[in-house]
Amino acid sequence: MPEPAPPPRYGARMTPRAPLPPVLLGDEPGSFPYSVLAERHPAIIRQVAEDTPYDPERRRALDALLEECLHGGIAPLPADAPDHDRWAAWGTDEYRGRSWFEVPWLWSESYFYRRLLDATGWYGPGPWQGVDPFRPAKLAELHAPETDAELAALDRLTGLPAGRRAAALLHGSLWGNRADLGFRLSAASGAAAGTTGAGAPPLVADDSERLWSLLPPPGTGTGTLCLVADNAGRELVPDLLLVDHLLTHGHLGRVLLHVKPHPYYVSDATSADVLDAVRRLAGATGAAAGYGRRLGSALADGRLTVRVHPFSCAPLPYADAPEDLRAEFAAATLTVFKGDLNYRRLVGDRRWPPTTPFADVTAYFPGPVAALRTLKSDVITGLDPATEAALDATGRQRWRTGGTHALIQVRA
Ligand SMILES: O=P(O)(O)OC[C@H]1O[C@](O)(CO)[C@@H](O)[C@@H]1O
Repeated sequence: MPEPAPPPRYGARMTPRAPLPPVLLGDEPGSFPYSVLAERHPAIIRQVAEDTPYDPERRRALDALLEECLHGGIAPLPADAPDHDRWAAWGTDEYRGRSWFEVPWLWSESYFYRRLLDATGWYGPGPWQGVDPFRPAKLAELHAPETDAELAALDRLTGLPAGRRAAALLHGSLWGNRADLGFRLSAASGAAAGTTGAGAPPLVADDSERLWSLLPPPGTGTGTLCLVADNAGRELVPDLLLVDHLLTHGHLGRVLLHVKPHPYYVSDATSADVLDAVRRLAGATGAAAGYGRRLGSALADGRLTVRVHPFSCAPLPYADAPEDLRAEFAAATLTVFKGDLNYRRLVGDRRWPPTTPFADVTAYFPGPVAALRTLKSDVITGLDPATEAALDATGRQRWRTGGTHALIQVRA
C-alpha cells in the first residue's frame, strides 16, 4: 500500500473556537497521563514478558524499551521498518530525543505500542514475526466464564420485541467498552472502577434516540454503517451482536468494521480477533451460535467488511485523517466510534471545558457521527452544566477515568 501523504498535525481542521485548549501531555506527576506513562506502560512490558517465553534477544529489547520510556529520549523506528517514513511524518522526526513525558500524551502512548511491537519482533524477520504479544491475554478473556455467562444471557433476549432487543444490544456494546485489558492492569493496582457516586447518572450523555433516528427503519436495508471498533473479546463480541441485529433486521445493507492493522493498546481488535470472536459465537450454544453463523455469512458475502487502515493506529486526532478515510466516513449513513481512545481522537486529546458542545468539536467530521464510550481518560465534551455539577459534587475526579460512567453522543 502506498504511503499516505503526511497529515496536517493535531487537528488543523478543527475550528470550533480559537485558540484551542491545550493538548494533554504526560509531564505532570500525579496526573492520569503521567501515571499511564510511568506505571501502566512498565506494567504492560512486564506482563508481555511474562505471558510469552520470548528469547533473550527479545527480552533485552523489552528491557531497553522500558529504560528508554522512563529515562531516555524518544528513538526513531529502525531505518528499515516498513512504516518508518509514515512515523517520521507522524512525529518521530519532530520528537526524536525528547522525553516521552514531554510530547503529546496521545502521541507517546501510541508510539509506545508501536515500539513494543518492534521489541517483541512482530515485524520480523524471525520466529516472532506476526506473533501478537497480547494474544494470551485476549484469548484468556474470550474464553473466560464471564464470557460464557454473557453469551448465555442472549437466550433471554430472543423473546423480546426487536426494538427492546436493539436497545439492549446497544447498551451491551456501550458497556462492553469497560472490558479493556490495558485498563484492568491499572484498575487492579487500586484504581478499580467502583460506584458511580451519589446523584451522578452512569450515562452522562444519552443521544441514543438520535442515534436510532439516523439509522434507516427496519426492513429497508440500504444504509452503510462504519463501526470504528475498539477492544477485542468482551467488547468486540457485543459490538458484533449489534452489527448482526442491524443487518438481520434490515436497518443496514452493509457494515464496514474498522479494526487495527496490528496489535495495539493491549486489547484493541485486529482482524484475527474478529475471526476469533465470530468463531467463539458460532461455537457457543443457544442463541449465540445463531449470531455467530449469521456473522460468518455476512463476512463471506461482504455485508460485513473488515477494514484495516493505517490511520487507525495513528498518534493523531481524526481531524487529521487522510482523504481516503474521510471519503469513506463521508459516504456512510453513520460512523460509530467505540471506546475511550477513539473518543480522544475524535474530539481531540485536549483540556476541553466539559460543556463544550460535542457538535462543535466534531464539526470537521465529514458525515453523521456517534461516540459510544465509557470514560477512562480526562477528555470530555458535550456535558450539560447540571450533569457536570452532579459529577463534580461526587468530590473526586474519578468519574473521568474510572470507567464507571459512559456516554452516547451523536452529531447528525
Ligand atoms: O480501550 P479504550 O476504551 O480505548 O481505552 C483505552 C484507554 O486507556 C488508556 O490507555 C488509559 O486510560 C487511555 O489512554 C485510552 O484512552
